Amino acid sequence: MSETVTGYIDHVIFRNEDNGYTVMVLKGTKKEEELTCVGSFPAITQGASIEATGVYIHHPVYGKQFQISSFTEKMPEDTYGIERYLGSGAIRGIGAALAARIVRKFGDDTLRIVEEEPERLAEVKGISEKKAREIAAQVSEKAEMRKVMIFLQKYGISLNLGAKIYQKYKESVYTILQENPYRLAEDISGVGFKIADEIAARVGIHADSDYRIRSGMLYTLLQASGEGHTYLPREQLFTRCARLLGVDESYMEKHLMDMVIDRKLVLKEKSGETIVYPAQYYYLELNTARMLNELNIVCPEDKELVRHRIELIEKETGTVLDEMQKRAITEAADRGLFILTGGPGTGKTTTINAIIRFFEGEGAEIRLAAPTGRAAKRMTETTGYEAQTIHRLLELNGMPEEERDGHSAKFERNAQNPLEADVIIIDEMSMVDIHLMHSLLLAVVAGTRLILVGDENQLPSVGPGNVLRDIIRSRCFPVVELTKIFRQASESDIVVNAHKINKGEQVQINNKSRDFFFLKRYDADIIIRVVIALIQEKLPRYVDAKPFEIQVLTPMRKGLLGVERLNQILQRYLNPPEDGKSERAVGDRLFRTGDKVMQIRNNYQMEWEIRGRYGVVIEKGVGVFNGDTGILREINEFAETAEVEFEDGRFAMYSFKQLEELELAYAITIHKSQGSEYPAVILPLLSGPQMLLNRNLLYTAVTRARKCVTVVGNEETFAEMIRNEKQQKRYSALDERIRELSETTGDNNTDGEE
Ligand SMILES: Nc1ncnc2c1ncn2[C@@H]1O[C@H](COP(=O)(O)OP(=O)(O)OP(=O)(O)O)[C@@H](O)[C@H]1O
Repeated sequence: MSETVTGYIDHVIFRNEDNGYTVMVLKGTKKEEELTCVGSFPAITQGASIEATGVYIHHPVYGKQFQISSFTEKMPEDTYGIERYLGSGAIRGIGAALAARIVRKFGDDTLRIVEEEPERLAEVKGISEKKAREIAAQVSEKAEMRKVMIFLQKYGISLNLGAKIYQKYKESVYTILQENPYRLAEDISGVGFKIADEIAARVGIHADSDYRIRSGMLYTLLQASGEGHTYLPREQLFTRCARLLGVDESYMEKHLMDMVIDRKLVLKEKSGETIVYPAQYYYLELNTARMLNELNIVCPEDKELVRHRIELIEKETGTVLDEMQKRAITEAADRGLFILTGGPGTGKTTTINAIIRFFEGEGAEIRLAAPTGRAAKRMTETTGYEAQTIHRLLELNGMPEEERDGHSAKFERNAQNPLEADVIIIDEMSMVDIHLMHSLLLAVVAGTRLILVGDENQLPSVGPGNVLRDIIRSRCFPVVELTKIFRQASESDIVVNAHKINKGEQVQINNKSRDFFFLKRYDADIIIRVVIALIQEKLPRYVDAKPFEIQVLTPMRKGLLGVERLNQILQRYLNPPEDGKSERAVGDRLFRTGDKVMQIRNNYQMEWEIRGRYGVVIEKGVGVFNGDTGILREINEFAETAEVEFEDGRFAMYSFKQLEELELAYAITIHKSQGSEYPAVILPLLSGPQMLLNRNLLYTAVTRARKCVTVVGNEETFAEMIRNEKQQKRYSALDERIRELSETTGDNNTDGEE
């Protein structure tokens, strides 16, 4: 049963600044001398009087405690309270002694004096007039803030958010909330259209108000960017926005033009239809196009010399390079910007290695990078050359979100401080979204060669844009596409079948293969049983890997064979409860020590460290990214933290609140598997929404496996996926922006077809 207690905060025993989790001692409550309280609070002031609601709980070690669910701060009512409040350290320049002197002088009248006649504080010894004014200003700001918070609480705004809102607007918060609460959605991270709209409804703003429609349009576009689009066709924007707001589409047109004039939106034509960009994405695409154009210079090398050097490389490596591979090296040598593409087993890695050798021979400084930790690790292994994530290449700093403009992370490497390298090679380009591409290009100056490598048939990036495909489709830059499957690769059914799938050809299922198996099963629970047996018994031996290295991939999140259910069941079998393993529930998920987990959003501030022997920290940094996987090593109930060791050896500490950013990873969606490779992949396939059972997804899933693919399920579903060419349309127009610019600059670089 929930109870209310009042008292003042005597002292804080423990506080985690990340999540606000606090253990503190409350005094002056009616029933108790001292009451230990726990809970998560955005801000607390030692000495403050509070009225708290919560429940009494019994902690096995610490005994009786009061678990606070909410509290309000109250102005102190008696002289003790006032003295404690002033002397708590909450007001700069006043310590306990000075507080006592003030209260001795003014008694019960102290707070009134501070508020109404602050100059009189100077009557107290040790307070100058200036200091008196400062004290008054601080006290009144705190009182004002309290008033605002109480006001905001009426609209269901949490203390945490309330504090942010107050910091931003101060007293003008009342006017803003009453006139245009949608400003909050633009100005304050953590407030989205939905919250603003709720406030607006409570304040009584009309459904067809100008602000609401404009904010709704921006929100619709923002949501679209969450789905990967950089723009929406006008009609679609109107339909979606009308649905969101519950108003007629006819309201939109006028606002559209106003917002174009206000530079919030940009209109362009594409294939005869009007498309609408949020301004930010238009400029991201435009600037990306411009910077790509700037890099696209010709720096011809002596043809004979290049030919000679390629021969040398062939001799040294004992490989006879194919014509297209040689052409790739020549183009890479001759051009400031070069793109290499091709499916699995077509010799991309072999070509990258030859390109590296070529430039090494010139004494060039070469940097390699890929969009994810896993991809970078693989690049390091296949090239024997240190590769890093693009984020690390660009030297990500941990600047908090609020201080960053838009979505892009802040990097130490940028236009003012570009990368000092002669050649930069980026692998797995299909995963690079428009934000990251833009940041990368900012840090590359003309004269540095940029080589982009990837398979355009992979799923596009999780983030907005379709960068690699658009760059290739613009036909403005030199591209070499490798299509031949080499002998060794052609012995692998994974490679051969992947190419078949990509072309829409059916794959023979006869289990004569050594690396591509199909187990026909037609019941979800039987399929799961087979999957578990494969992970626990068969596959680890077959591919020489640990059970955790074997990855289950599925197209969907929901359903009998969706990620969520699979994870619950796989966790039970692969990491069952045991003495000594702690657990923590987060929403409807349960984490247990030893679980395989994955980070599901980019967190640019999350700190990590790499430890050497005896746990000595040898490297520190920030940033944990969508798709990073690891093992949950420890759950600390008292500190409310959980430690994860990522695959590349980084350790990161999550507060319990941040556990929302983690998911179990025994099974993951195919989308999340992009750019990763696993020794063995298991694909349970039974049925699901058409949209998710398509060729593109199957292709990505199959190409994730290094040694073995096992499909468990219905062969008809598998065949249907190969037939289903319909993939979700992605609205991006970087190709148009590139073409537009190269036309205006009269740059007639073609796509390398000489
Ligand atoms: N010119 C060549 N002559 C003979 N074999 C080659 C040649 N180029 C590549 N190969 C072989 O073909 C196989 C696939 O090549 P590579 O690993 O470079 O392709 P890839 O496109 O990077 O493949 P994936 O994307 O699957 O990693 C390798 O076994 C490689 O040794």
